[in-house]
Amino acid sequence: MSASHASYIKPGIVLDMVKSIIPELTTDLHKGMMGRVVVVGGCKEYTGAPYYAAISSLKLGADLSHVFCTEASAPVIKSYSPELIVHPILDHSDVETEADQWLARMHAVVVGPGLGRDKTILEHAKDGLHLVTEFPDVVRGYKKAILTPNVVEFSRLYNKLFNEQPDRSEPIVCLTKVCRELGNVTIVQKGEVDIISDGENVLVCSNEGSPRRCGGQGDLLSGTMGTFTHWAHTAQSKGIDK
Ligand SMILES: NC(=O)C1=CN([C@@H]2O[C@H](COP(=O)(O)OP(=O)(O)OC[C@H]3O[C@@H](n4cnc5c(N)ncnc54)[C@H](O)[C@@H]3O)[C@@H](O)[C@H]2O)[C@@H](O)CC1
Ligand SMILES: Nc1ncnc2c1ncn2[C@@H]1O[C@H](COP(=O)(O)OP(=O)(O)OP(=O)(O)O)[C@@H](O)[C@H]1O
Repeated sequence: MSASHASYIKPGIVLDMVKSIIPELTTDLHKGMMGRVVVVGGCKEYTGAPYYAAISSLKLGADLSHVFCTEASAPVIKSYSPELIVHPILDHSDVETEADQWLARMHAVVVGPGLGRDKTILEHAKDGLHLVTEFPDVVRGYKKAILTPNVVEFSRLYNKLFNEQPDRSEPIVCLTKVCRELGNVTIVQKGEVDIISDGENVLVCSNEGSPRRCGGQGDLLSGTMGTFTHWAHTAQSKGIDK
Protein backbone atom coordinates (compact mmCIF):
# COMPACT_ATOMS: atom_id res chain seq x y z
CA MET A 1 0.00 0.00 0.00
CA SER A 2 1.46 3.37 -0.94
CA ALA A 3 1.31 6.43 1.28
CA SER A 4 -1.27 7.91 -1.08
CA HIS A 5 -3.75 5.40 0.38
CA ALA A 6 -3.16 6.61 3.91
CA SER A 7 -6.08 8.59 5.30
CA TYR A 8 -5.26 12.07 6.55
CA ILE A 9 -6.77 13.44 9.74
CA LYS A 10 -7.53 17.16 9.68
CA PRO A 11 -5.26 18.99 12.16
CA GLY A 12 -8.19 21.09 13.43
CA ILE A 13 -9.81 18.11 15.11
CA VAL A 14 -6.76 17.18 17.19
CA LEU A 15 -7.88 19.16 20.22
CA ASP A 16 -11.34 17.59 20.09
CA MET A 17 -9.78 14.13 19.83
CA VAL A 18 -7.61 14.81 22.86
CA LYS A 19 -10.49 16.27 24.89
CA SER A 20 -12.65 13.24 24.13
CA ILE A 21 -10.30 10.82 25.90
CA ILE A 22 -9.66 12.81 29.09
CA PRO A 23 -11.42 10.90 31.88
CA GLU A 24 -13.83 12.70 34.13
CA LEU A 25 -12.74 13.01 37.76
CA THR A 26 -15.47 11.37 39.84
CA THR A 27 -15.74 10.42 43.50
CA ASP A 28 -15.78 6.68 42.77
CA LEU A 29 -12.22 6.68 41.42
CA HIS A 30 -9.51 5.08 43.50
CA LYS A 31 -5.79 5.77 43.55
CA GLY A 32 -4.14 4.65 40.36
CA MET A 33 -7.13 4.61 38.05
CA MET A 34 -6.10 7.83 36.29
CA GLY A 35 -2.81 6.21 35.41
CA ARG A 36 0.13 4.26 36.72
CA VAL A 37 3.07 5.10 34.50
CA VAL A 38 6.66 3.90 34.69
CA VAL A 39 9.62 5.59 33.04
CA VAL A 40 12.59 3.33 32.32
CA GLY A 41 15.63 5.59 32.21
CA GLY A 42 18.21 7.40 34.27
CA CYS A 43 21.92 6.71 34.43
CA LYS A 44 25.11 8.34 35.72
CA GLU A 45 25.05 11.12 33.12
CA TYR A 46 21.33 11.68 32.68
CA THR A 47 19.05 12.23 35.64
CA GLY A 48 17.00 15.09 34.23
CA ALA A 49 15.48 13.17 31.33
CA PRO A 50 13.67 10.51 33.41
CA TYR A 51 12.61 13.17 35.92
CA TYR A 52 11.08 15.34 33.19
CA ALA A 53 9.26 12.38 31.67
CA ALA A 54 7.97 11.03 34.98
CA ILE A 55 6.90 14.37 36.45
CA SER A 56 5.14 15.27 33.18
CA SER A 57 3.06 12.11 33.29
CA LEU A 58 2.05 13.04 36.85
CA LYS A 59 1.38 16.72 36.20
CA LEU A 60 -0.82 15.84 33.24
CA GLY A 61 -3.02 13.75 35.52
CA ALA A 62 -1.64 10.27 36.17
CA ASP A 63 -2.00 9.14 39.79
CA LEU A 64 1.32 7.36 40.21
CA SER A 65 4.61 7.77 38.43
CA HIS A 66 7.51 5.35 38.83
CA VAL A 67 11.09 5.48 37.56
CA PHE A 68 13.31 2.43 36.94
CA CYS A 69 16.88 3.73 36.96
CA THR A 70 20.42 2.85 38.02
CA GLU A 71 21.65 2.83 41.64
CA ALA A 72 23.77 5.94 41.13
CA SER A 73 21.03 8.05 39.59
CA ALA A 74 18.28 7.08 42.04
CA PRO A 75 19.11 9.44 44.96
CA VAL A 76 19.43 12.32 42.52
CA ILE A 77 16.09 11.64 40.86
CA LYS A 78 14.41 11.12 44.25
CA SER A 79 15.77 14.47 45.44
CA TYR A 80 14.10 16.28 42.56
CA SER A 81 10.65 15.26 43.69
CA PRO A 82 9.01 13.36 46.52
CA GLU A 83 6.14 12.59 44.17
CA LEU A 84 8.08 10.05 42.14
CA ILE A 85 8.49 6.40 43.15
CA VAL A 86 12.06 5.55 42.28
CA HIS A 87 13.41 2.01 41.84
CA PRO A 88 17.21 1.72 41.55
CA ILE A 89 17.22 -1.59 39.66
CA LEU A 90 18.57 -1.14 36.14
CA ASP A 91 22.11 -2.22 36.98
CA HIS A 92 21.00 -5.18 39.13
CA SER A 93 21.65 -8.63 37.70
CA ASP A 94 18.07 -9.70 38.48
CA VAL A 95 16.51 -6.56 36.98
CA GLU A 96 13.93 -8.54 35.02
CA THR A 97 12.51 -10.23 38.12
CA GLU A 98 12.50 -6.96 40.05
CA ALA A 99 10.88 -5.06 37.19
CA ASP A 100 8.27 -7.71 36.41
CA GLN A 101 6.58 -7.46 39.80
CA TRP A 102 5.90 -3.77 39.14
CA LEU A 103 5.31 -3.86 35.40
CA ALA A 104 2.24 -6.04 35.75
CA ARG A 105 0.50 -3.15 37.59
CA MET A 106 1.44 -0.39 35.15
CA HIS A 107 -0.81 1.15 32.51
CA ALA A 108 2.02 2.56 30.40
CA VAL A 109 5.77 2.10 30.13
CA VAL A 110 7.96 4.89 28.75
CA VAL A 111 11.30 3.41 27.73
CA GLY A 112 14.31 5.55 26.99
CA PRO A 113 14.59 8.99 28.64
CA GLY A 114 18.17 9.27 29.86
CA LEU A 115 19.10 5.61 29.57
CA GLY A 116 22.41 6.54 28.02
CA ARG A 117 24.51 4.10 26.05
CA ASP A 118 26.24 2.06 28.76
CA LYS A 119 26.40 -1.48 27.36
CA THR A 120 25.39 -3.25 30.57
CA ILE A 121 22.40 -0.97 31.09
CA LEU A 122 21.39 -1.33 27.46
CA GLU A 123 21.53 -5.11 27.78
CA HIS A 124 19.31 -4.89 30.84
CA ALA A 125 16.87 -2.20 29.92
CA LYS A 126 17.58 -0.95 26.41
CA ASP A 127 17.40 2.66 25.23
CA GLY A 128 14.01 2.64 23.57
CA LEU A 129 14.90 3.94 20.13
CA HIS A 130 18.41 2.55 20.15
CA LEU A 131 16.96 -0.85 20.97
CA VAL A 132 14.34 -0.65 18.24
CA THR A 133 16.95 0.48 15.73
CA GLU A 134 19.22 -2.44 16.64
CA PHE A 135 16.44 -5.01 16.99
CA PRO A 136 13.28 -3.91 15.16
CA ASP A 137 11.56 -7.21 15.97
CA VAL A 138 11.17 -6.06 19.57
CA VAL A 139 8.18 -3.91 18.56
CA ARG A 140 7.21 -5.44 15.22
CA GLY A 141 3.49 -6.10 15.20
CA TYR A 142 2.86 -4.61 18.65
CA LYS A 143 0.25 -2.04 17.67
CA LYS A 144 0.15 -0.37 21.07
CA ALA A 145 3.80 0.67 20.69
CA ILE A 146 4.48 4.35 20.05
CA LEU A 147 7.94 5.48 18.94
CA THR A 148 8.90 9.15 19.20
CA PRO A 149 12.07 9.61 17.10
CA ASN A 150 13.56 12.99 16.34
CA VAL A 151 14.76 13.52 12.77
CA VAL A 152 18.15 11.90 13.35
CA GLU A 153 16.74 8.92 15.25
CA PHE A 154 14.19 8.37 12.48
CA SER A 155 16.95 8.37 9.85
CA ARG A 156 18.89 5.74 11.80
CA LEU A 157 15.81 3.53 12.07
CA TYR A 158 14.96 3.96 8.39
CA ASN A 159 18.51 3.15 7.41
CA LYS A 160 18.48 -0.01 9.53
CA LEU A 161 15.22 -1.22 7.99
CA PHE A 162 15.80 -0.31 4.34
CA ASN A 163 19.57 0.13 4.11
CA GLU A 164 19.25 3.63 2.70
CA GLN A 165 18.63 7.15 3.97
CA PRO A 166 15.04 8.47 4.01
CA ASP A 167 14.07 10.88 1.24
CA ARG A 168 13.65 14.13 3.19
CA SER A 169 11.42 15.51 0.41
CA GLU A 170 8.89 12.68 1.05
CA PRO A 171 8.58 12.53 4.86
CA ILE A 172 5.09 11.04 4.90
CA VAL A 173 5.95 8.32 2.41
CA CYS A 174 9.02 7.39 4.45
CA LEU A 175 7.15 7.46 7.75
CA THR A 176 4.25 5.27 6.61
CA LYS A 177 6.75 2.85 5.08
CA VAL A 178 8.50 2.40 8.44
CA CYS A 179 5.20 2.03 10.34
CA ARG A 180 4.08 -0.71 7.98
CA GLU A 181 7.43 -2.45 8.00
CA LEU A 182 7.14 -2.64 11.80
CA GLY A 183 3.61 -4.04 11.66
CA ASN A 184 1.64 -0.82 12.08
CA VAL A 185 3.22 0.56 15.22
CA THR A 186 2.56 4.25 15.74
CA ILE A 187 5.40 6.67 15.10
CA VAL A 188 5.46 10.32 16.12
CA GLN A 189 8.19 11.83 13.98
CA LYS A 190 9.17 15.01 15.79
CA GLY A 191 10.27 18.17 14.09
CA GLU A 192 9.06 21.64 13.20
CA VAL A 193 5.98 19.79 12.02
CA ASP A 194 5.20 16.55 13.85
CA ILE A 195 4.03 13.75 11.58
CA ILE A 196 2.16 10.94 13.29
CA SER A 197 1.17 7.69 11.61
CA ASP A 198 0.36 4.06 12.19
CA GLY A 199 0.95 3.31 8.53
CA GLU A 200 -2.74 3.76 7.66
CA ASN A 201 -3.72 7.11 9.17
CA VAL A 202 -1.56 10.22 9.02
CA LEU A 203 -1.85 13.20 11.32
CA VAL A 204 0.25 16.26 10.64
CA CYS A 205 0.54 18.56 13.63
CA SER A 206 1.74 21.98 12.57
CA ASN A 207 0.60 23.91 15.64
CA GLU A 208 3.27 26.44 16.48
CA GLY A 209 5.55 25.40 19.34
CA SER A 210 8.44 27.08 21.10
CA PRO A 211 11.25 28.10 18.76
CA ARG A 212 13.72 27.23 21.50
CA ARG A 213 15.31 23.82 20.98
CA CYS A 214 16.64 23.01 24.45
CA GLY A 215 17.12 19.45 25.67
CA GLY A 216 14.30 17.71 27.48
CA GLN A 217 11.33 18.59 25.28
CA GLY A 218 11.21 15.05 23.91
CA ASP A 219 11.20 13.79 27.50
CA LEU A 220 8.15 15.92 28.37
CA LEU A 221 6.45 14.53 25.27
CA SER A 222 7.19 10.91 26.13
CA GLY A 223 6.00 11.28 29.73
CA THR A 224 2.72 12.96 28.87
CA MET A 225 2.22 10.42 26.13
CA GLY A 226 2.42 7.66 28.74
CA THR A 227 -0.61 9.13 30.53
CA PHE A 228 -2.48 9.96 27.32
CA THR A 229 -1.93 6.39 26.10
CA HIS A 230 -3.65 4.96 29.16
CA TRP A 231 -6.54 7.39 28.77
CA ALA A 232 -6.84 6.63 25.06
CA HIS A 233 -7.01 2.86 25.58
CA THR A 234 -9.54 3.30 28.39
CA ALA A 235 -11.69 5.56 26.19
CA GLN A 236 -11.42 3.10 23.32
CA SER A 237 -12.52 0.19 25.52
CA LYS A 238 -15.56 2.25 26.53
CA GLY A 239 -16.26 3.23 22.93
CA ILE A 240 -16.07 6.92 23.74
CA ASP A 241 -12.97 8.01 21.84
CA LYS A 242 -13.01 9.80 18.52
N1 LIG B 1 18.68 16.59 31.36
C1 LIG B 1 18.84 15.38 30.84
O1 LIG B 1 19.12 14.41 31.56
C2 LIG B 1 18.63 15.17 29.38
C3 LIG B 1 19.03 13.95 28.85
N2 LIG B 1 18.82 13.64 27.56
C4 LIG B 1 19.26 12.31 27.13
O2 LIG B 1 20.44 12.48 26.39
C5 LIG B 1 20.65 11.32 25.59
C6 LIG B 1 21.08 11.75 24.20
O3 LIG B 1 20.01 12.49 23.62
P1 LIG B 1 20.15 13.22 22.20
O4 LIG B 1 18.84 13.80 21.85
O5 LIG B 1 21.35 14.12 22.24
O6 LIG B 1 20.37 11.98 21.22
P2 LIG B 1 21.53 11.64 20.20
O7 LIG B 1 22.81 11.47 20.92
O8 LIG B 1 21.01 10.52 19.40
O9 LIG B 1 21.67 12.95 19.29
C7 LIG B 1 20.65 13.39 18.43
C8 LIG B 1 21.27 14.48 17.60
O10 LIG B 1 20.35 14.81 16.58
C9 LIG B 1 20.32 16.21 16.42
N3 LIG B 1 19.01 16.60 15.86
C10 LIG B 1 17.80 16.51 16.46
N4 LIG B 1 16.83 16.98 15.64
C11 LIG B 1 17.47 17.36 14.49
C12 LIG B 1 17.03 17.94 13.28
N5 LIG B 1 15.73 18.22 13.07
N6 LIG B 1 17.95 18.18 12.32
C13 LIG B 1 19.26 17.89 12.53
N7 LIG B 1 19.73 17.37 13.67
C14 LIG B 1 18.85 17.12 14.64
C15 LIG B 1 20.55 16.77 17.81
O11 LIG B 1 21.05 18.08 17.73
C16 LIG B 1 21.57 15.77 18.36
O12 LIG B 1 22.89 16.17 18.09
C17 LIG B 1 19.35 10.52 25.63
O13 LIG B 1 19.49 9.42 26.49
C18 LIG B 1 18.37 11.52 26.21
O14 LIG B 1 17.31 10.90 26.88
C19 LIG B 1 18.08 14.53 26.67
O15 LIG B 1 16.77 14.04 26.71
C20 LIG B 1 18.16 15.99 27.09
C21 LIG B 1 17.96 16.21 28.57
N1 LIG C 1 12.29 22.68 14.63
C1 LIG C 1 11.30 22.60 15.52
N2 LIG C 1 10.39 23.59 15.65
C2 LIG C 1 9.39 23.51 16.54
N3 LIG C 1 9.19 22.44 17.34
C3 LIG C 1 10.04 21.41 17.26
C4 LIG C 1 11.15 21.42 16.34
N4 LIG C 1 11.84 20.26 16.51
C5 LIG C 1 11.19 19.56 17.46
N5 LIG C 1 10.11 20.25 17.91
C6 LIG C 1 9.17 19.82 18.97
O1 LIG C 1 9.89 19.57 20.16
C7 LIG C 1 9.44 18.37 20.79
C8 LIG C 1 10.66 17.53 21.14
O2 LIG C 1 11.33 17.19 19.94
P1 LIG C 1 12.91 17.12 19.88
O3 LIG C 1 13.28 16.93 18.44
O4 LIG C 1 13.51 18.26 20.63
O5 LIG C 1 13.13 15.76 20.67
P2 LIG C 1 14.41 15.11 21.30
O6 LIG C 1 15.65 15.53 20.58
O7 LIG C 1 14.15 13.64 21.37
O8 LIG C 1 14.37 15.72 22.77
P3 LIG C 1 15.21 15.44 24.12
O9 LIG C 1 16.14 16.59 24.27
O10 LIG C 1 14.18 15.40 25.20
O11 LIG C 1 15.92 14.11 23.96
C9 LIG C 1 8.49 17.67 19.83
O12 LIG C 1 7.20 17.66 20.42
C10 LIG C 1 8.50 18.52 18.57
O13 LIG C 1 7.19 18.82 18.18
